[in-house]
Amino acid sequence: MNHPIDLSNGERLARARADMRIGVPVLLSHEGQDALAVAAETATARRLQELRAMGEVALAITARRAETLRARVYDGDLGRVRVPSDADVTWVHATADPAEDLAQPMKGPFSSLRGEEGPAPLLARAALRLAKSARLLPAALLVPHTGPVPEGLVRLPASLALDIHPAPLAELVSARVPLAVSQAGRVHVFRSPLDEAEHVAVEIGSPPRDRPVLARLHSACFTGDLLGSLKCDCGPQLHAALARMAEDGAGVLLYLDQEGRGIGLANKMRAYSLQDQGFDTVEANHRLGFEDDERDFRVGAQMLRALGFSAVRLLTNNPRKVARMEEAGLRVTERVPLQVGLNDHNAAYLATKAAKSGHLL
Ligand SMILES: Nc1nc2c(ncn2[C@@H]2O[C@H](COP(=O)(O)OP(=O)(O)OP(=O)(O)O)[C@@H](O)[C@H]2O)c(=O)[nH]1
Ligand SMILES: [Zn+2]
Repeated sequence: MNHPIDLSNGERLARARADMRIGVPVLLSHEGQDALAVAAETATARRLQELRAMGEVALAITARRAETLRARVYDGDLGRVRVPSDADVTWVHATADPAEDLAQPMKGPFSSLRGEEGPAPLLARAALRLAKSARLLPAALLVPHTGPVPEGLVRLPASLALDIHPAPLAELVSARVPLAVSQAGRVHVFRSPLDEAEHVAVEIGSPPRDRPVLARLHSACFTGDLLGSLKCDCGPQLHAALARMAEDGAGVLLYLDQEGRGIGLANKMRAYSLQDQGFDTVEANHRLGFEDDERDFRVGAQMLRALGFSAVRLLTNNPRKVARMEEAGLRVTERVPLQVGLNDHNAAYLATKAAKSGHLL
């Protein structure tokens, strides 16, 4: 007998994200129409050939990317260009990735798909959202699909990809870790079964759970935190926050797996390469097809609550973090400024954050 295993919506979404990441097609569906979607970045020559055998392949990109490429846009924030029959996978990668514009300037002219009736634009938009949530460039190959679900592939309603919530987190393990700033350190690791991210809470001392805790939500910055990069202020902020908690005798620092404001290290480096061409931190994110800030701070609120806290004194210059905590039901009794690490290399970056992202100076 055949006993089917029924995947939940969350499991389907997690599968789809993982498949995108490794270049396996995802079958997206909406109102009876299906399309196979493959992230442009992880597409291979063989995969492109397989898709071509099924029909006309389109490359979905953001309208902003389309504008740079001088390709017509008929679907608002979304551009869909035909993949020419003689284009190889290098064309796909170079069309998707603005960081390669200088190296490969001639890719056009482009022929865009018109804003046809029906679900095609919505399927394309869902594919871009899925690619983003897999921390890939928002660009995807799509080909219409009819008939049964190809063996081994996951079929996902497009609406699920268009409305992604942070997966529920649980504490996995904690252990004592004496730190240079305080011997009373404890590291808690959080994970979700539906996500590859691992978030960490560093607890200093024994903060009482019934009082507002001195807390910091620190988004991972490999370059700043580990390498001492001068392009941002992350490293000095990380160390100053821990020192401040040690001084106060108690606190909790959440080290969130949200590299590059949620776009991942590879995309952050793509943004840096655009910054080397003269774009600021916000413009660079936009040109890649991302919002200025792709982080979901509900992750931090979940962790604080799981640790037993309901009120915080938040170490930050970012008013959005305060607002997001309050929206998530945590009381922010005080915003504690954290201004450290200004240097010649990051002065413009910090000024842009103040001007465009509302950071307080
Ligand atoms: N995409 C992108 N991410 C960056 C850039 N520079 C730093 N980051 C990331 O930004 C995050 C840190 O966020 P910040 O905006 O510096 O500070 P904040 O956390 O919003 O606010 P504070 O609490 O005041 O520090 C980390 O994940 C860094 O990796 C950049 O130029 N582009
Ligand atoms: Zn940084």
